[in-house]
Amino acid sequence: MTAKISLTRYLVEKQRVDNLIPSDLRLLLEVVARACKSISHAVNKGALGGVLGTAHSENVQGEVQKKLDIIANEVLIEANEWGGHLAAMASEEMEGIYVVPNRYPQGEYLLLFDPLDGSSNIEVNVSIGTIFSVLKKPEAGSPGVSEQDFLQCGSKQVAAGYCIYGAQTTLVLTVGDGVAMFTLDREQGSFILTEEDVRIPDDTKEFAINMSNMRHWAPPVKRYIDECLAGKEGPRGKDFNMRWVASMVADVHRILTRGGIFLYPWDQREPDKPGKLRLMYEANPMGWLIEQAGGVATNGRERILDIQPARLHERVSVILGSKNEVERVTGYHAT
Ligand SMILES: O=P(O)(O)OC[C@H]1O[C@](O)(COP(=O)(O)O)[C@@H](O)[C@@H]1O
Ligand SMILES: [Mg+2]
Ligand SMILES: [Mg+2]
Repeated sequence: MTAKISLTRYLVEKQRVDNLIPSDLRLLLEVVARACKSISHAVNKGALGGVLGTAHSENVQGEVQKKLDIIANEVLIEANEWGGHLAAMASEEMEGIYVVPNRYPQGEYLLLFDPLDGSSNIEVNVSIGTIFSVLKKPEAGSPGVSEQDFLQCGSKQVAAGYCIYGAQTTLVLTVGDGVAMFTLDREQGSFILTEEDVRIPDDTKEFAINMSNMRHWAPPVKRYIDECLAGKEGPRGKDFNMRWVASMVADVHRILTRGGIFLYPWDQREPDKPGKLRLMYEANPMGWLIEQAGGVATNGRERILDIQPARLHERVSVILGSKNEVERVTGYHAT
């Protein structure tokens, strides 16, 4: 039974008792959590708050923005820009980096986020979320900050997590010593630790992939899914179940809760595009959480966290979840 302690106390213990995080990282994470709480309230209001529907604009990736994409982005920026912990931020919804204005104190951290993941699920009242990743500015103490400073491998992350706005609002976090989950207690207005040392089973009978793209997949992915679909009578000798929420946060949350494998692979429709998901603010934070819970995350060829990004909005093929299944598909890519 996990002790019912608040996120604030959990982070203070990580700082003072375990000596794992410095105080400015602790404070930064508290601000991110506060912003997520505020996004959660906006999501909950739904049609009553006038937050549903399209914003009639496009982001840098040419995707139509929803009102909530923009609201969540603004909430995260406004909450974080004046705290003194950050040098700059980057977001799915902004083309370039957002440098903390010099009227505010400057910090040493870089915050990246997908402010609203699963945008296509907003109006249909299905779980959505916010994904975040924290890096350290490479040359601490040096003046200024550039986009180049953000281009670090996922293995350099100092904190990562997501907040899922579903039946419950749950914040899931790692600072490199396992994964913890905090459920928002709306009466108290605080996140309470409800799960510690989250572990993903090595084996699973549940896969998550958008099956409508099947005819476009590369042979290793097609082989893996064909074998799962063949069930008991096939080479795997067991029946598989399938889930696809179309919100990465929700699919990853299920995998952290009960195991499974998630794939958003490269496909041949746009051969030059490595995948759909974004490396720096979707795959890296989720990949680290999965690894911290005992799972594996690859792009089919290499560990996601080892990929050296060349661009802020770089895309990547993603295979993550239960160790033995991810290793199996990754192995199929090598043959
Ligand atoms: O609609 P598709 O192609 O199945 O894509 C679903 C995927 O797209 C995403 O929604 C992309 O995230 P955004 O909503 O932040 O653009 C992932 O969360 C999800 O896994
Ligand atoms: Mg997303
Ligand atoms: Mg998004």
